[in-house]
Amino acid sequence: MENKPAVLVLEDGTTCYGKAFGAIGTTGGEICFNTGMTGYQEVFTDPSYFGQVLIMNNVHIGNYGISIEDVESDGIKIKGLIGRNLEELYSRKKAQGSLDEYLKSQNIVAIEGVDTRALVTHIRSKGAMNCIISSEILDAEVLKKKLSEVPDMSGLELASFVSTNVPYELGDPSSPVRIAVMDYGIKRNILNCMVSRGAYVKVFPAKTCLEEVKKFNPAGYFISNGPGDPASMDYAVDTIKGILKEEKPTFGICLGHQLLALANDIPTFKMHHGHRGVNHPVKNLITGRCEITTQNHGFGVDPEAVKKADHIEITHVNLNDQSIEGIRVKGKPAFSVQYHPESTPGPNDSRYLFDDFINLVKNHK
Ligand SMILES: NC(=O)CC[C@H](N)C(=O)O
Repeated sequence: MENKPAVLVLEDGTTCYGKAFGAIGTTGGEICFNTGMTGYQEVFTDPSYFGQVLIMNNVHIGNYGISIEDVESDGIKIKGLIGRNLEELYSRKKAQGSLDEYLKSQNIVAIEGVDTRALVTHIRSKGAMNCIISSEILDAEVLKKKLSEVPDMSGLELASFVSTNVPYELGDPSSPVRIAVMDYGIKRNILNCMVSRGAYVKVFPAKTCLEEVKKFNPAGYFISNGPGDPASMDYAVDTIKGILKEEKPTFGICLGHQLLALANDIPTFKMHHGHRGVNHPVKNLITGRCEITTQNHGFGVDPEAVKKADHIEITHVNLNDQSIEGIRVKGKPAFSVQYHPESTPGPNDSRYLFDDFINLVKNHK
């Protein structure tokens, strides 16, 4: 069956024509790209991508189908998908369906047959911008008008849209390693990484007040990853300032890292085009070892402000661009990383951070 035509229009007017894939419709968001060769389902269901239209750099996407085990949340979180060859045919024993059916069932619009190498090169030189995809409106001029209604990622609060509505608990209730998780869009494997190390976790909606969280009697706090601009999340920064006063082990990942920085008066900034992939080299400055990491972020922690801050120690740096990848708050048991040690998808080099966190909670007096 020949797919219907589809159009992609970027904020700077760049227009690409391709074929419709997934749901028929129109969708817009910030365009970004992921360089990972595998793990597309984990990426599509990562709540940190909420509000973004994703280009998968790898040419073949969909070729191993979809499995219910490979999700990082309750469904697809990307706003739209752009690919070179999005495959309807798949082969993998445990697959339950095709990428096309999966996107259709969740009403996600995609376009394929696009020259993704040219598009990624364009974004790498021009920087992050919004885009719109449509398989129902093929007039680029009409789409340009609709594109102006897509909100700018800078200043956008999105975490409360993907956070849990009700608290829930996981793990063994008799465990003394009680972790309160602030859910700003958490990936499931982060929770698995804590529970499989013996933690009992309680996951709280993003806007839960600290007094409520403290009723759980946590031995440690976790600040999750999530979508949007961290600088728009005053409510979370206030909560984290309160958490830091508790002097209990605290660990933040990605958005959680940015929020920990903000709670320590270190500003964040919008990056030129972000880091998204599974092969970013990071140096651990404490051990001197290099880790190959999974990344997904479009904002970062201001390197100059961190370097000047007497109360913050830099623990990890990115070996590609020297950006700040990890910090520790001096005199407090609080640390965070910009990358994703739960690594779904990705290499497992950084899982030791969960061991460090759980040990910190166990040994904290
Ligand atoms: N993975 C994340 O937590 C992303 C954090 C933030 N939304 C960013 O894009 O930088």
